[in-house]
Amino acid sequence: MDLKRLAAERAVEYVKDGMKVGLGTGSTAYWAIQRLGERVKNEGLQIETVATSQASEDQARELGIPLVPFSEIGRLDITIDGADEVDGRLNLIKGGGGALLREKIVAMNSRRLVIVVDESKVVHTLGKFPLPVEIVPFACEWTYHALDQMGCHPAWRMNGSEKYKTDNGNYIADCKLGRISDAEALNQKLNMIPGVVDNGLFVDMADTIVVAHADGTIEIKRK
Ligand SMILES: O=C(CO)[C@H](O)[C@H](O)COP(=O)(O)O
Repeated sequence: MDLKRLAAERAVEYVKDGMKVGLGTGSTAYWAIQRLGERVKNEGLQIETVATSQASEDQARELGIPLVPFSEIGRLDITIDGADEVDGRLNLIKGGGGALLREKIVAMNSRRLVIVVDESKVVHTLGKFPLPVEIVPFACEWTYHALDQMGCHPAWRMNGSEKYKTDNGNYIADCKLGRISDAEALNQKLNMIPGVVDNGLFVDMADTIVVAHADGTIEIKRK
């Protein structure tokens, strides 16, 4: 079985009747949303949800999963999302799918953040995966230059010949850092740059990591 699917379906077991649920983004979160859709349809699972991207919102709507406006839902019980890297302290790099800002906002407003990954995402030290930094279009070259000056080795994420645009209308610079020795310090430093909206470091945010291993076993890591 697809390891992403295995991890995602296991995490959906944490969702109970009456919960308010944040829907993640990406090819692993996709399977969590699919499974939630099945449970809503087959078990009559009663949930209210918000999505972290237009793609996940469209998927949920198609499956008949109840979506509620952010202004009405209040604090979430649980969010299930993927990640690009997870370290031993459960810190994350996210944003490979470009939804880092919405994902961070939704995660911050969830009692519990459950991350679903296959074992290839588990690392000793974050940073091999290029760190996405979301940047407002205004004077974006200056913001990019500031990242370059910091030694972040940025590269614009592209969509063909155009800069990739997030659901928020912003750009992403993927930073090839190699090794992030202090994720918390870097997170703060990056977000201090005017023009940076946020970055893909999720420090001390995940409560549970569901890891699917190649032999089909599931490992649950908790804070
Ligand atoms: O952060 C994300 C999207 O912004 C994704 O959760 C992350 O990129 C993992 O993606 P996938 O499950 O497709 O490997």
